[in-house]
Amino acid sequence: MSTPVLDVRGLAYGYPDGHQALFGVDLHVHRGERVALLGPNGAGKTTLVLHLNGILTAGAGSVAVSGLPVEKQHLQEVRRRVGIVFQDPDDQLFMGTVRQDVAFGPANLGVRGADLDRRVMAALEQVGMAEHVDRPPHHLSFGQRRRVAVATVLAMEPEVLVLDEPSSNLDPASRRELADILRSLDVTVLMVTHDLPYALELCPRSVVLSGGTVVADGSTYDVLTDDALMRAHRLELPFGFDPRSVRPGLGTGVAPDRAAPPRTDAAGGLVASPGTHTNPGDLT
Ligand SMILES: Nc1ncnc2c1ncn2[C@@H]1O[C@H](COP(=O)(O)OP(=O)(O)OP(=O)(O)O)[C@@H](O)[C@H]1O
Repeated sequence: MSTPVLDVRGLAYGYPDGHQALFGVDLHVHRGERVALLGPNGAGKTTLVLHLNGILTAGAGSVAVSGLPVEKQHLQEVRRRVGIVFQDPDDQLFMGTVRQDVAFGPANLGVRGADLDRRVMAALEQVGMAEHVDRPPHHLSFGQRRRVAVATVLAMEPEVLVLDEPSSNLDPASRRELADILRSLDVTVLMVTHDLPYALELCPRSVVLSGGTVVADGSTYDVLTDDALMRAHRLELPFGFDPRSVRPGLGTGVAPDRAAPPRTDAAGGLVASPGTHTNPGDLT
């Protein structure tokens, strides 16, 4: 099998105050996958994400991006390969215009002139924000700022796009439009979310982190319909939302009635299931 874009092995991490947040996490994401990272508050999702581009460094275990170890001497290239879109777009937008914000990352990598302009406009077009290129980010709506934050990362031409709660604080139309944008991108996606319908809509595969360990890794449909798993790890679907009533096969890669039963670990959690390395969201 090809080298995973994200290859996390045995990752353990304790914060300086002694709090152990991750206990031997394994996560392998292949090119073109869209994977949701689910789990209750305090599960360790953010801690894991912060290891993917070296903001935190592994206490034990290893993290590699397309074969490149996430280590101090490789951080510039790792950060080009892994683009993180944080939950609050204002953490990523700090320049006078949208153009300057989107150009900031590639310019730091030495991209100049027409190539830089091309990257900026291509990234803004991907998120439907090209017409706002000369506006100050603080004049944009929250949903528009989130799209520009995605563009700042796309302009780096990353191999993997990591999104922290991409649907939070968006109105239903903006939420749907962002889903359409994310689905249209030709990039590997890891999405941290508490929005389980969004995970089902966008990500064929879900990994559940709980108490600093991976407790399930399988098709999103299988995860969300495993009532015992959901209860055990405080995952709740919105009132009235039934994944079984969603278009068959969406988020699974295979129609549910054709899917083999998911594999489970000793504690009964899903560990793998078929159809996890495809993007059946593209079926829509
Ligand atoms: N800077 C820190 N110092 C000490 N402990 C921390 C720090 N940041 C997070 N933690 C602890 O590490 C654990 C994992 O936190 P983390 O933020 O990774 O969880 P999460 O899954 O992202 O949660 P949420 O869904 O609430 O965002 C929690 O118990 C948290 O209290």
